[in-house]
Parts: sequence; structure tokens; C-alpha cells
Amino acid sequence: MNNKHLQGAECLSAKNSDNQRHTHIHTSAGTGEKVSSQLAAPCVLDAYIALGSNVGERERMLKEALIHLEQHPDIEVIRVSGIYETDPVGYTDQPAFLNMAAAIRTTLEPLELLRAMLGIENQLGRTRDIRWGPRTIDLDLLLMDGTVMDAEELTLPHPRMMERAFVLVPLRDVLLPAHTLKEQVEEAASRVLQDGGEGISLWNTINWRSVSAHSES
Ligand SMILES: Nc1ncnc2c1ncn2[C@@H]1O[C@H](COP(=O)(O)OP(=O)(O)OP(=O)(O)O)[C@@H](O)[C@H]1O
Ligand SMILES: Nc1nc2c(c(=O)[nH]1)N=C(CO)CN2
Repeated sequence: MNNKHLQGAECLSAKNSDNQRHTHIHTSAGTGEKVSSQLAAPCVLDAYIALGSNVGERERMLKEALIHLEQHPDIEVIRVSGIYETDPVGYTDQPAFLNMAAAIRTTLEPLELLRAMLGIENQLGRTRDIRWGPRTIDLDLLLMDGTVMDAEELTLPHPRMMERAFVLVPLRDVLLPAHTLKEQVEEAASRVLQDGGEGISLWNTINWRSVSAHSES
């Protein structure tokens, strides 16, 4: 059973003048007073991750990646999308992908989360040979609360997410109705699906509670 419930103060993201680093301003639940990030409990941020695999046992790779995320002490996997089989985009001479998305909660800073994700990719045998080419596992950070940043190591929101059916269709499964980008994601997903350029079909669904419970036993 998953007993991990990340807790922290409600917080707002603030962008520094260099447009790359972020600090968190915590709002005390009791008084609404702003408190400094060094003194307060760590912020719990909601984030959305896209997962893809087109080499090896694709579905197992996706599940392993989710389990690795969940096993990280500072990450909780909250919801997972359906698994979709998708035609390759960008570099097309490669096998079909399985793609999905996950909603997570974390006390990590954006760059710490990205580095944890890259560590999981490496553990699952990810290599980088051809740009947009075949991969055992790909983890892309799509959104992290209101965080906006533009650095080579991490750009948020993910710069190509709004053009990709293989991202948008799974993402709309897990994006909460109240999310500020819900309407935009729905519209973009409908548009790319109408364009019809990308083949995409539901492959399977995951009962995340039973997968995560199984991984702990
Ligand atoms: N939002 C982001 N999510 C994941 N990686 C990012 C992001 N922004 C920048 N990067 C950087 O991009 C680098 C290359 O990532 P990767 O090899 O997974 O790209 P890709 O999946 O082939 O292409 P794409 O970025 O178009 O999805 C990463 O090492 C990372 O530092
Ligand atoms: N269908 C599909 N095509 C892709 C994918 C992917 O995950 N699914 N990832 C890419 C690089 O991020 C390039 N092309």
C-alpha cells in the first residue's frame, strides 16, 4: 500500500530576473502570511510527466518508470493515463511507440525532478543516438504548477507539448478539470487529432493502485 503522502505549505512559484531559477514563496495555511522558503516546510508541487517507449518490452518499461518515480522518496504518482500506441513522429523510420502521462506530486525543485527523471531513464537503459530516435524509455517534464522557465537543461512548459497528439491525448486523461491549461490542452488535442497526421489508439489501461501495491510486495 502507498503510505506516502507528501505534505508541505501551499506555495507560489516566483521567477528570478535571470528567468531560469525559481524560489518558492510559501503561504502559511493558518495565517495566509508569506514565509521564507528556508524556514518553511518544502513546497508540494503538482507536475505532469509524459512517458514513451518504442524499444523492448514497451509496456513493462512504462510501468517500471512509474514504479521508479513512485519509489523516489520525494515523488508521489497520483494519476496515470491510458496507454496509447502511437505512430512515430519526427523521425519516422522506427517502431510505433507506447505513450502515456502521469500526474505526480513532489517536493523537488524543477531541476531536481528533471535530474531524477534522467536518472530513471539511465537505469532503464536509455541511450541517446538519433535525435527523436528509438528509446527504451523517454520521460519528459510537461508542466510543473505555474513554473515558466527557459533554460537548455529545462524548459517549462515543455516547448513541443502543444503540437504532439502523443502527448496531448494522454495528458488530457490526467489533467484536472480545474487546471488552468485544461481548455487549451483539450482544444490542441482536438486540433491535432482532426489534422489526422498522427495515428494514435488506446492500447491498454493501468490500474495504478494495483501496480504500485504489487511493486511494494
Ligand atoms: N521539459 C523538459 N523535459 C525533459 N527534458 C527537457 C525539458 N526541457 C529541456 N530538456 C532537456 O532536453 C534534453 C534532451 O531530452 P531528450 O533526449 O529526452 O529529448 P527528446 O525526447 O529526444 O526530444 P523532445 O525534447 O523533442 O521530446 C534533456 O537532457 C533535458 O536536459
Ligand atoms: N509517437 C511518438 N513519436 C515520438 C515520440 C514519442 O514519444 N511518441 N518521442 C519523440 C521524442 O521525444 C519523437 N517522436
